[in-house]
Amino acid sequence: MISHLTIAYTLALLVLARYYYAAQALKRKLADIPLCSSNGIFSPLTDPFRSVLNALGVVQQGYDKFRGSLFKIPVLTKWVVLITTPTLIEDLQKAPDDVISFSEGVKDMLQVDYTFGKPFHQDPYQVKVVKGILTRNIAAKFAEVKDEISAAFEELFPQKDDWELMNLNDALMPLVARTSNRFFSGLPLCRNPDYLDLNIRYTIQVILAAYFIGIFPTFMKPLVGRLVTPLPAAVRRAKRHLVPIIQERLANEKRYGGDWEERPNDLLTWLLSEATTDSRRTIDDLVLRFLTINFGAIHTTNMTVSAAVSSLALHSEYIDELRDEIKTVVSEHGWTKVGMGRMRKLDSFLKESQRCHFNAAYGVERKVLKDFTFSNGVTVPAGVTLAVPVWAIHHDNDYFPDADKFDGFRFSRMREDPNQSIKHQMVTPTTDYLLFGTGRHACPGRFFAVNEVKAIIAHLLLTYDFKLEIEGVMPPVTWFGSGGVQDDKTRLWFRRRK
Ligand code: HEM
Repeated sequence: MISHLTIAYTLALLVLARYYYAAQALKRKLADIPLCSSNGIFSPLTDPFRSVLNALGVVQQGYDKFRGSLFKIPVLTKWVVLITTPTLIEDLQKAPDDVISFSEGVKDMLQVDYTFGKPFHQDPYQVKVVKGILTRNIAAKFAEVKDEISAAFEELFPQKDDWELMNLNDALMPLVARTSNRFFSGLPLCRNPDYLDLNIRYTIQVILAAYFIGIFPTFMKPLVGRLVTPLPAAVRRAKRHLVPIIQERLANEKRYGGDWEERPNDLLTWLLSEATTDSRRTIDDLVLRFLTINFGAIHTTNMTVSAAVSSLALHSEYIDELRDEIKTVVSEHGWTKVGMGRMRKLDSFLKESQRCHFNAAYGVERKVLKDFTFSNGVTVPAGVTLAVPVWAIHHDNDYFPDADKFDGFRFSRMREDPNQSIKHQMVTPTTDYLLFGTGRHACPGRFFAVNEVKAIIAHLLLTYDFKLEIEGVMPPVTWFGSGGVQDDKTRLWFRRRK
C-alpha cells in the first residue's frame, strides 16, 4: 500500500525535476550571451546572490566588459539579460507586447498576482486614466497642489529662523503623500493620517513581499504568496476611507447621470469615466486602483525630491541663481503649470540630480515571451528578463561628457538650441535618460510628477535655508537588490528664511 507521504514526496520530486530541466533548457539557450561572473569555483552558487547583494557592482562590471552588446546575470531564480546600447534599447521599444512584455516583467518583479491582485494585471485601465484625463487636469488643479505644498511645509518644517536638524524622510514623505493626494482626492482625505500612513506603508510591504515571494520557484509561489500578501489588509484599511466616498459618488451618478454640476474633479471621477464595465465599477476594484496609483506615485516622487534637496545642499553654489529664476517666473506666471514649464534652470538641476543620484543598477524590466532577435543578430529566448543598466548609462562619458561631474545647468545649456529644447527636459525619456523608463510604457505619471517636484523644490528654495548634516558629504544610499534609496536616517539642517 503506497502511503500519502510517498505520493507527496514523489509529486514534489517530479515538480522539482521539471523545474530543474526547464531551468537547464533556458540556460542552454542563453549560452551565446556572455555571463558576467565572479569566476570563482563557487560562482554558480554565489553569483545569483551577488547580483542581489551588490547589483550595482555586478552590472557595472558587466557594462565595462560587454558594452556594445548584451550580457547576462543570474538573479536568485531567474536570468536577467542586460542590453547596453541605444540601438538595442530602440529594438526593445519597437518589439510588440506579446513578444517583449512590460506587464509580464512587472508581474514578475512585483509578484503582482499576490501583491496587487489579478485585476491590476489583467485590466490595467488605470494607466490610460493617468496618461489621459489625470494628466490633462494638472493645470486645472495646480492651485490646489500649491496650496497643499504651502500648508504641509508650514506643519512639517521649522517656522523659526533658528537652525533645526531634521530627519529628511520623516518630513518629506508625508509632504509628498499629502500633495499627491490633494491632487488625487482633495480635502479632507489628503490629510487623513491613517490613509496617508496606509499608502506609504503599502508600497514598502509590496516590495518586501515581492522580494520574498521572488525567492521561491514558480510552483511554490501561490502558497507563499497567499501567506505573505499585504493586499487583503491594505484593501480593508483603504475601504474604511474610500467606501463612503465611492458609494456616494456612484449614487450621485445614478441620480444625475455621468455629469452633474458639482461633480468633483478628482481621481474617482477620472477612474469612473473609464470604468465602462461592471467589474471596474465594484468597490473592491476601485479601491485597488487608488492603492496602485498611490504605489506608483508616492515613494518615487519622495526619492526624487530627497535627492534634489541633498544635491542642492551639496552644490549650494546653484541656489542663488535658481532662486532668481523662480522669483522672476512666479512674478510673471504665478504658481501655475505654465510657470513650472518656464523654470528651465530648475528643470535642468533636477534632471542632473537624478542623472547622478537615481539609484537603479538596472531598470526597464521586460519579460521575453517569444524568442526575440535584436538588430545585432543576438537572440534572447522566451522566459528571460531583459533590463537596461541605468546607472552605468547615466554615468557614461559618451552620453554625458564629464559624466562623474555634477553639472547642474548642463541640460538648460543644451536646451538653448531650440531644436533640442524638448529632448533635454526632465520629463522626456530617452535611451540615455531612464528615470521614467522608456518607450510606450514610460511612466505616464511623469508630467504630474515633474510639476509637483518642481513646485515643492521651488517653494523650499524661496522659504527655507538648508544645509547637509555633514558639510560636503552626500547622504549614503541603502541598496536593496537592483535599487537604492537615500538612507532614511538622513538629516539636514533647515531654518525659515527671514
Ligand atoms: C518622480 C516620480 C516618478 C518616477 C521616478 C516614476 C518612474 C516610473 C518608471 C521607471 C516606470 C516604469 C517605466 C518603464 O519600465 O519603462 C513607471 C511606470 C508607471 N508609473 Fe511612474 N514614476 C513616478 C511618478 C508617478 C506618478 C506620480 C504616477 C501616477 C500619477 C505614476 C504612475 C505610473 C504608472 C501607472 C506606471 C505603469 C505604466 C504602464 O503600465 O505602462 N508614476 N514610473
